[in-house]
Amino acid sequence: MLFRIGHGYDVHALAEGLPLVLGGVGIEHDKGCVAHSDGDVVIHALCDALLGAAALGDIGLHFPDTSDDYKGIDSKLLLHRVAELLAQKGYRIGNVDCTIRMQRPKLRPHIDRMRRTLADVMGIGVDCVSVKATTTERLGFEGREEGVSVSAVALIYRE
Ligand SMILES: Nc1ccn([C@@H]2O[C@H](COP(=O)(O)O)[C@@H](O)[C@H]2O)c(=O)n1
Ligand SMILES: C[C@@]1(CO)OP(=O)(O)OP(=O)(O)OC[C@H]1O
Repeated sequence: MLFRIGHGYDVHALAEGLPLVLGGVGIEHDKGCVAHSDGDVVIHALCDALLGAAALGDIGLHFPDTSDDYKGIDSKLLLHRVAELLAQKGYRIGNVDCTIRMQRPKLRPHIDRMRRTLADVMGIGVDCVSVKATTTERLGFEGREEGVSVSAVALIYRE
C-alpha cells in the first residue's frame, strides 16, 4: 500500500452583503468571501491538500480564476472533479482534516452538515472528514474579520 499526505491553505477576503459558503454549506452572515467562484475557502484548501497529496499541482492550475467557466461556480463541483482525478490515478481518499480560522459567526452549529456534505461529494464516510473552527482571538486579518483562512491536510492511498 502506498500512502501519501498533502497540505492545503487558502485565504479569501470578506465583504459585506456577499453570501457565505463554507464546506459546501450556506451560512447566514453579514459578510461573505470575495472570489471568482462561490468563495468556498474550505473546499479550496481541501482541493489543494488532495492535489498536493498526489503531486498534481493546485486548484488554480486545474480551474484558473481567469476562466469564465469557473465564474460563480459551486466549489462542490471542483472538489468532485478533484476526487475523480485522484480516482483516475488509482488513489482513494483516506481521511481529511480542515481548520477554519474565522472570528465570527460561530461555526460549530454548521460543522456536522459541512462534514456530511464534503463526505458525500468525495464519496467517503463522514467519519473520515474532520472540520474544525477557531477564532484568532481577534488578532490578525481573521480576528479583524477582514478575511477567513483555512488549512487542510489529506491522506490518500493506492493499493
Ligand atoms: N468561528 C468560530 C470559531 C470558533 N468556534 C468554536 O469555538 C471554540 C473556541 O474558539 P477559540 O478561538 O477560542 O479556539 C473552538 O474550539 C470552536 O469549537 C466556532 O464555533 N466558530
Ligand atoms: C477557485 C478558483 C476558481 O477559478 O477561484 P477563486 O474562487 O478566486 O478561489 P481561489 O482560492 O483563489 O482559487 C483559484 C481558482 O481555482
